[in-house]
Amino acid sequence: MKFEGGNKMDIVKIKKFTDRLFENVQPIWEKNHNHPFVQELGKGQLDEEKFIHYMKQDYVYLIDYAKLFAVGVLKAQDLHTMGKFAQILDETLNVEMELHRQFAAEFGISREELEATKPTPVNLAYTRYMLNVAQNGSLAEVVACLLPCAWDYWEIGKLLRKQYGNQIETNRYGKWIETYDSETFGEGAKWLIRLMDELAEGKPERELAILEEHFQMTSKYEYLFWEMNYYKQEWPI
Ligand SMILES: Cc1ncc(C[n+]2csc(CCO)c2C)c(N)n1
Repeated sequence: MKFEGGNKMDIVKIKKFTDRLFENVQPIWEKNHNHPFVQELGKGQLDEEKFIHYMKQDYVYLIDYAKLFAVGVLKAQDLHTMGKFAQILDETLNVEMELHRQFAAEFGISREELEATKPTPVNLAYTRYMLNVAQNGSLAEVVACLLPCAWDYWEIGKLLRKQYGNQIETNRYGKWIETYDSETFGEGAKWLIRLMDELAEGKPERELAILEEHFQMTSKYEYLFWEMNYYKQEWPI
């Protein structure tokens, strides 16, 4: 941890590692928050075909992403951390993916069709990047990879609620905002943030820089994911 502030009488403000991550990632997250996919979803104006593309791609993304929490269980050094990872794994499979199954049913897409979705190049690159770190990296590296997904979605949920909360009842994607803005997801994100700070404590700058590289990289993949769905990108061949 780094201490900031001047003389003895000042209240010492402790700068956490995640404060640094948050500050440095702003240019990328701002682009995510202003992405037409996110903004149109917030207003309920997003084209249905684009939303369906997203639901299908995100469903298979989450199958791989959930495995990272299982790797968290594997690499954790204490029972409490194991239990929290197991809880978030359960929430991903049974709360978050249930949202996708419900939306899919509304749009006439079966569970089988959702599961049979072939990941696009961006989707595959994103999940393979994280799964590679899961195989070869430390627990801190795994958390650095999966943190932007949980944290930025929570930021997006809060932002859309603030921007468009007054029209949530009539927004056909309102349930999406409610899910990511919910206590459940907020608590999960906050726990991962605290864990990241604990794991980063006492690490040399050389290792912190690697963690930040993963954090920035998966934040960029988040951007590519919005872009891929907005333009309904598929394999060109
Ligand atoms: C591309 C993509 N990135 C992030 C999320 C959001 N998300 C994934 S797991 C998790 C935490 C617990 O389930 C959250 C919030 C998503 N759905 N799709």
